Amino acid sequence: MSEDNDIFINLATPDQQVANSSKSLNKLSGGRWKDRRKLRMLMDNRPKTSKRGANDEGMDGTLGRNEKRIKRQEASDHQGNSNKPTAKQIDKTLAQNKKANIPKVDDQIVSSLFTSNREITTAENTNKHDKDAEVIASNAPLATNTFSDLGIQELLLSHLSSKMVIEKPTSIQKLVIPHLSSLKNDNDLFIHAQTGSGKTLGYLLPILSTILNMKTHVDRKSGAFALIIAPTRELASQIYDVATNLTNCCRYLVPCLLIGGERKKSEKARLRKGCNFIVGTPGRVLDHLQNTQAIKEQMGSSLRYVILDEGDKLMELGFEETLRNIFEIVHNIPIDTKTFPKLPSRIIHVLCSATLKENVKQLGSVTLKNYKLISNSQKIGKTNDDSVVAAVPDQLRQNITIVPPKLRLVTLAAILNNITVKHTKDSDGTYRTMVFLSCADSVDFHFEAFSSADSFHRDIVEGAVRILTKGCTTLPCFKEDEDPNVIFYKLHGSLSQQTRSATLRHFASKKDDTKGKHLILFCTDVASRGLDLPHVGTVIELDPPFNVEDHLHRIGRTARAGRTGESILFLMPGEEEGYMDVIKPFHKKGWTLLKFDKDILMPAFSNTNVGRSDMKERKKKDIDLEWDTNATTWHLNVERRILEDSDFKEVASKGYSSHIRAYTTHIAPEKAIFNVKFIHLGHLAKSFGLRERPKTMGIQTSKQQKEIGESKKSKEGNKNKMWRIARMTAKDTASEFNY
Ligand SMILES: Nc1ncnc2c1ncn2[C@@H]1O[C@H](COP(=O)(O)OP(=O)(O)OP(=O)(O)O)[C@@H](O)[C@H]1O
Repeated sequence: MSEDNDIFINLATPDQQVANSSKSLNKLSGGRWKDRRKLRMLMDNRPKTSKRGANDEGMDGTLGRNEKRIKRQEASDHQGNSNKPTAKQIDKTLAQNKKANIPKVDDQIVSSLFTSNREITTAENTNKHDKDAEVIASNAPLATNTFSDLGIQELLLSHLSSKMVIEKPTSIQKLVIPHLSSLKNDNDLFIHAQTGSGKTLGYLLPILSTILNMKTHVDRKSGAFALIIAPTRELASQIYDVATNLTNCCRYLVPCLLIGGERKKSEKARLRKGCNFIVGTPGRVLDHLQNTQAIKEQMGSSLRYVILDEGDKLMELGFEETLRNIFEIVHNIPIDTKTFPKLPSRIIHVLCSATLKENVKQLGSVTLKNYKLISNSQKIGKTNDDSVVAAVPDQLRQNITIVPPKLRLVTLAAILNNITVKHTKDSDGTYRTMVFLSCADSVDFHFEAFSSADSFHRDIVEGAVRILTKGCTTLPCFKEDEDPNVIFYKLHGSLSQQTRSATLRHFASKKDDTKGKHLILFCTDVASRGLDLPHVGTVIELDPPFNVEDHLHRIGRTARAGRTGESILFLMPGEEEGYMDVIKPFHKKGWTLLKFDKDILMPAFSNTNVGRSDMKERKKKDIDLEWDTNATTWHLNVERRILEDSDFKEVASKGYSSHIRAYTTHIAPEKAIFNVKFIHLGHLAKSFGLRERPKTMGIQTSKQQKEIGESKKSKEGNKNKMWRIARMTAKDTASEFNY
C-alpha cells in the first residue's frame, strides 16, 4: 500500500461524504463558529433547532442523537428539498455576517469538536470486567505469614510494625527473604514480580537483618555491605529513602545516595565519612568508582550484595557497558572474608525486573552466576516480542476509552473534573492522579493548559508545581467564589534535578498544603518505573505507552501493596483500537469500556455553565446548559488563549510537534497499530488547542524551499513531508521522549 493510500484511510467518513457533496461547504470560513454551524446545518437541510450529535459516528450510535438527526433528515427529505439553500442564499448569509462585522478568527476554519470524527469500530468489549466477581488483591501482604516466621531480626520486626506499619510479608517477600538470609544459598537471584508487590523491602530487609544478626560491632566505618543500582535518579532516591527509614532503628548504619545532578563534592565527603549501603544511578556510581578512592576503600572487606533494580530498564537505557565497567572494578576488589565471617563468602548479585526480556537475560549472563529465578508464575503473560511480564494486579480496575483525536484534550479535562468532584468535595483525604504523556514538550503544554489559564494560580515549586486559587475556571466544576482544591505538577527529564526532587516531594507529601486536595501530575515515563508515590488513585495514559511493559509499569503506580486503584487508557478510533488485543493477556480481570461522551463528557459538562473567556459577564440568553455546547466553549477558551498568547502558542506547537515525533518511535511490532500515517494530523492539532497544524512541522515557505534547493519536494504533500521529517528525527531523539 502506498503512503498516500495509508494517509487517506482516516479522512473519509460517511457523514463527510454527504457533507462534501456540497462543494461550497468547504468555503465556509470566518465569522463566529455558531454562525458557520447554522449555515452548515442549513446546507445539510437540518432544522435550525437541532443540536449536534454527541458523536456523529460514535460508539454504538451513542445517546441516540445521531439517530434523531437521521430521522429529522429523513422527514425533511420526505418533504422534498424545499429548505435547501440556494447558492444565492448562502452568499446572502455570508454577506450578512460580514456586514454585522463578525470578527474573523485568523481567517481559519474553526471546526466543530463533534463532527467528522472517525468511526469507532469496537462495538463489543471482548475482555469485560466482571463487577460482581470477588477480587483478592494479588500484591497484598499475606494474611497467614509473619516476618518473624521468615527469620527477620527482632529490632527490625518491632521497627517495621511500630514505625512503618508493616506487619505481614507479601508473597514475593515470603519467597525472597529466606533465600537472601541464608548463608547456605549462595546462588544469585532473579526477582520477577508484579508492580507494587514490595520488591524493595524484599531485598533490603534480609540484607539488614543478616547484618544485625551477625552480633558483631558495626558502624558507618565498617564499610559498604550493599551496592544498589537503579535506572533513574527518582527511583534511586526512593530506595535510599526506604533504606534510611529502615536504618532508623539502628542509626549506626548509614545509607548513601550517589546520583547525577547532585553535587559530587558532597557525595565524596559522605563516602569519606563512611556508609553501609550505597544507592545510585549507574553513571554516577561508575564515576566515583573510577575517581573517588574512598568508595573502593568502603567496599574492601564488606561488600557482599550488588542489586540491580529495574534490570530491563537499565538495559533499555543503554547502561550495559557502564554496568560491565562497574562489575569489572567491583569484582577486582579483594574480599576479606575474615572480618565478617557470618556474611556470604562471595558477592551475591540480585536482579529485579518485572520483565523477563532477552536483554534482561543478557544482563543476567553478565552479572548473575548460577542464578535462581524467584517469581510468581501464576501471574504472568507473554508480549509479542516473547518477553515474559508479570500481569496487572488483580484489584486494579482498568478502563479504556476510545476518543477521537480532536476530543482528547476536552475529554481529559472532563476526567480530571469528574475525579475532582468525586474525591475532593466531601473528603479531606488527598487524591493523586498521574497523567502519562509521550514527551516532555507535551507535558509542558498540558501543565500550562490546565494550570495557567489566568492569574488565578500560585507557583509553589517554580514553574513545576502550581496551586489553583479562587476565581480559576479551568475545570467546569470550579466556581469563581470557591477555592479549586487542585494542585498541578509536572515532571520530566528536562527539568533540573532540584525541581524534579522538589516536585515529587510535594506530590508525595501528606502535609496541610496537600490535605483534601486533588493532586494532578503530568509526567513522562520518567515516573513510570518503580516510583512508589502514596495513594495514587488514578493513572491516566493519555498517550499510549511505547511497549506493553511501560503500560504495566505506568498503571502499576496505582493499586500497590493490596490497595485499590484505577487506570484509564486513551486510544484513538481506528487502528489503535487493536491495542486492546495486545494488552489483553495481562488484564486477567478485564476492563470497562467507557464512552467518551456519555460516561465522561456528559457528567462533566452537564448542569454547568462554562463561560466564554472573552466575555466577562454572560447574558442570560447566552446561558446554555447543553453539555456539548459547554464542552465546545471550554475548548474554544483554550484555543482563544493560544491565539492571544504567543508564548503559549509556542508551547502548544512544540508539544504537538514532539508528540508526533514521539509517536513515530513506537516499536516495530506495534507499527500496524501506532502509525503516524493513520492519524488525522489536523484533528490531533486541535487537541493541542491549535486550529491548524504548526507550519514548522511540514510546511516550508517558498523562501525556505529555495534556500535548501528542494524545489522538487514542493510536489510532496504536507502530510508526507511531515511524516518524512518525523521519521528522520525519530531515530536521533527517541530517548528524549520517554524521559
Ligand atoms: N509487607 C508489606 N506490607 C505492607 N506494605 C508493604 C509491604 N512491603 C512493601 N509495602 C509497601 O508497598 C509499596 C510498594 O513497594 P515497592 O515499591 O517495593 O514495590 P515494587 O515491587 O518495587 O514495585 P515496582 O515494581 O512498581 O517498583 C511501598 O509503599 C511499600 O512500603
